[in-house]
Amino acid sequence: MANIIVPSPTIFTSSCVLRSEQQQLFVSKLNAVIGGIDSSYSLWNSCIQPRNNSRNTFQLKCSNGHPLNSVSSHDGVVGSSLAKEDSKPQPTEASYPLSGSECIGSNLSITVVGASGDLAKKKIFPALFALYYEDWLPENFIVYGYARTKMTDEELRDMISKTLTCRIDKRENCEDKMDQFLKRCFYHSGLYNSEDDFSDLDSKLKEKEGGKDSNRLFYLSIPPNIFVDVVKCASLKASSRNGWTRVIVEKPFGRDSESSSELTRCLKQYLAEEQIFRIDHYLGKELVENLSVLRFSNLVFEPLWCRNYIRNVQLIFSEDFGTEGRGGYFDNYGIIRDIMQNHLLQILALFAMETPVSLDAEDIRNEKVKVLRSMRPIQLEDVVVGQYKGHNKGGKSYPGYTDDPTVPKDSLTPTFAAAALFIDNARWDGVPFLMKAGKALHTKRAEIRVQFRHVPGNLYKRNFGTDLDKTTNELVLRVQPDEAIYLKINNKVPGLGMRLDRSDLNLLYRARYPREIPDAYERLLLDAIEGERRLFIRSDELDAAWSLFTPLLKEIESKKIAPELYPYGSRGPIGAHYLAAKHNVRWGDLGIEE
Ligand SMILES: NC(=O)C1=CN([C@@H]2O[C@H](COP(=O)(O)OP(=O)(O)OC[C@H]3O[C@@H](n4cnc5c(N)ncnc54)[C@H](OP(=O)(O)O)[C@@H]3O)[C@@H](O)[C@H]2O)C=CC1
Ligand SMILES: O=C1O[C@H](COP(=O)(O)O)[C@@H](O)[C@H](O)[C@H]1O
Repeated sequence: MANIIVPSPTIFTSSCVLRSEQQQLFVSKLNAVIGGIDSSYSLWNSCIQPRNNSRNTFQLKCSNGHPLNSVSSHDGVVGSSLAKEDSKPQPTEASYPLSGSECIGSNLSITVVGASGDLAKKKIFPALFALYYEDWLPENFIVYGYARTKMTDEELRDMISKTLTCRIDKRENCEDKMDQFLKRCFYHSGLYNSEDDFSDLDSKLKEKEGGKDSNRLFYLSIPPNIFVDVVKCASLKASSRNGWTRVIVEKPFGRDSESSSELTRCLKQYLAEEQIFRIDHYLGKELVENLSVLRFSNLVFEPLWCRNYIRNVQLIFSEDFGTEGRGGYFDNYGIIRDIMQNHLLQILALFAMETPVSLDAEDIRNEKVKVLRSMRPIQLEDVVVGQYKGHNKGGKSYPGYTDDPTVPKDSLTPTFAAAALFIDNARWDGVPFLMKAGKALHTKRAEIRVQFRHVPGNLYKRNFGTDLDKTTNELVLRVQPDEAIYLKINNKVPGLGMRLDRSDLNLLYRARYPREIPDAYERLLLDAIEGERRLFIRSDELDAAWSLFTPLLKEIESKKIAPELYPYGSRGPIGAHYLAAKHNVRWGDLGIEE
């Protein structure tokens, strides 16, 4: 690719000027009025910017880019208690030039820290390009890659260009768009704990920002042991001067309650809670986003969402590949920390929370914390752990977990787990929430399954034979692959007799919605840019999640519980079926063949 030199002033041309505070007030009020209305004009950080896109956002934004009620009482409490402890000024998200200045909302610098890594290449740069491609990014944005690896801007562009893809329906101008996007990507090599290197980054950012005030977003796509170093250097040396500075933090957020609290404590020395965007990419998946819509906007579901009608809920995650390439990381965490404590528990909290006061981030997160704190401590006897072993199938041999050279031969780390969880509140008393997560299984899929109770005194029960369990309704949200929502119902087989069968009312996304579904990272990056915190994990949510799992993890580790071995590519340990049977549950995914 040719060397592309972009003079910085052309990157940051001013797009909107706020004339007076009155005008901002008007924008703010207008925002409040139009709320979630689909409009071809999006009010973004107080600028009236024509955008090709409209986002049916739930959020009301005020004129400085904050959601109207974005700073929660929770944040306030944390901030004030810290202030007392440390008696030094606590970080806040930003101060904004509110009048007479150029609109900072149209200037954004994104720094991907760990740009040379797997996640950055696979997910973050492609998501940023997709946002650019669909006109979601502010007019004046730049992307900086930062890592230790020595690379030129051109080499970074070359590296990321390999993973960029275009939306299927608009391939025509794809090459142009890619070139334009790549022109805005730059690279700076530096150490993660060097304030000088971050100062140099700051100088380069400023140069490319063309001397204009700009908001800054840092994405920490790095191993967790260097999170704090980076946050320290970035916040001290490369924060935005007049706009906001936000940091997206990747998981894992610690490996138990103590390490997680310590991480939070360290991050909060440099950042306010409102600047920290803890990402759980499952919350950005389309079907997970839709969970609340399905429940709260459909009368056929909302009243049924409780112990009176729901017999059990199943949260299932499976991958048909092992830890190949990530064994070193994985062995220190295991499947419970990797998938259950975060992705599946987050889905559970969204599923089971009480109706939030509003769709505001803090109202939703308040309800999630409440339901997490109502959960019963997980008992070891309600958990099954497994580990995959090598297997030969169709003339091909698949390695066992401990065959990975980065994994100790005697590792007891679970690559599979199933657990029964309970919520001790009025809505869910006695309803088992079953989780199952595993690597190297027979299929790749993530699902939420809701099994309903029997119809009392069912008139047709003699038509079903003896197994009434097979006749209950089941609602399935297939998160991936091939997103779908289907409801298993009992139906009369057409004909003169009275034969019933189980059929699906099926909403297959690819049939109903021809548009490609955005990747979870696109949604979450855009939310972070827009200051929408609904899909990010607040620190008290994180504490509640760890409180639930830490005692169990400690017990498994201290008792050196041996995982049940299962062959690579199988359905996992038999123990998972005994666990389900103990709670009178049948896994809903049993019939699925791959
Ligand atoms: N990969 C994935 O699918 C997922 C990853 N994550 C999380 O995202 C983050 C990034 O993941 P991923 O990209 O896979 O990670 P990588 O292991 O690829 O690390 C990213 C970059 O960090 C630097 N790095 C790696 N190890 C060290 C080290 N020990 N000390 C200092 N720097 C190091 C390297 O850059 P350089 O040497 O150039 O400085 C590397 O390119 C992690 O927190 C991970 O847990 C979360 C979900 C999925
Ligand atoms: O967070 C993680 O998620 C991936 C699975 O993500 P998906 O979006 O591809 O389903 C998992 O492979 C990885 O182990 C885990 O850290």
